[in-house]
Amino acid sequence: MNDMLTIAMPKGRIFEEAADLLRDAGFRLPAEFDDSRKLIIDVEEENFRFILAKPMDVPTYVEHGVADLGIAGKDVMLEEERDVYELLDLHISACYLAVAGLPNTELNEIAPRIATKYPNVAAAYFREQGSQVEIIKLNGSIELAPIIGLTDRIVDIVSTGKTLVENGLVEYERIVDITSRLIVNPASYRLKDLRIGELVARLQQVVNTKLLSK
Ligand SMILES: Nc1ncnc2c1ncn2[C@@H]1O[C@H](COP(=O)(O)OP(=O)(O)OP(=O)(O)O)[C@@H](O)[C@H]1O
Ligand SMILES: O=P(O)(O)OC[C@H]1O[C@H](OP(=O)(O)OP(=O)(O)O)[C@H](O)[C@@H]1O
Repeated sequence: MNDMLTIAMPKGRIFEEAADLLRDAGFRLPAEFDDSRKLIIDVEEENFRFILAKPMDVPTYVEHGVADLGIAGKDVMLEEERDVYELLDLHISACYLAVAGLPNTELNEIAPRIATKYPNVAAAYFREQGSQVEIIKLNGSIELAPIIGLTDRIVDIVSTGKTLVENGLVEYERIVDITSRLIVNPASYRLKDLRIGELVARLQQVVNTKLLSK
């Protein structure tokens, strides 16, 4: 029952909300957890091993089974399409993916260019729309692309909308709502079902309580 669980945690903005959720579910995480530079943190009291990974890499560790579980944004899940199961919508780090660009510009030229950190999601979206586009992959500061004339549009995360506004861009289409998910390696799910089932039940309860109090 008390098998060790290895959990891939995304460094960056999801981390804090995910750690709070685990603490709210009664798991004792040491203070060192929050500001350590260590990439692997063992929490003996809970028999957890945490791997601190780049958000986009979390499903890779879980697919390969070096992590049993992971926390990843739905954006990352859609982009990476890894062979993992999604167990729970944690309802944290809410945002959405959208098409944005300079105001009052038409997309009527042949193969307009789209900058994004999500080339697979963007390509699938425009394919479904029947539009032929050229995707240019960037790794951050995507909003720069239309301003300096690299692309006609971007596909990027919007949360408050502040980055778009401050850079003089407008949203054209909303593609999909995003929240973070608890994911599991399929073999771990079979082998460690009791322990994982208990963790999911505790997290589900915290998520439900939070949703009800909103
Ligand atoms: N502005 C935002 N507000 C809320 N959630 C966001 C926002 N931007 C991204 N997210 C969510 O948080 C996840 C992690 O975002 P974060 O910015 O920490 O990672 P990243 O951009 O991949 O990091 P890095 O800069 O290290 O490449 C995203 O995959 C998405 O689900
Ligand atoms: O709608 P907002 O609340 O302004 O948030 C959206 C911004 O947040 C993310 O960028 P991030 O801060 O991760 O920086 P990046 O450009 O390095 O991806 C995203 O790529 C947008 O640029």
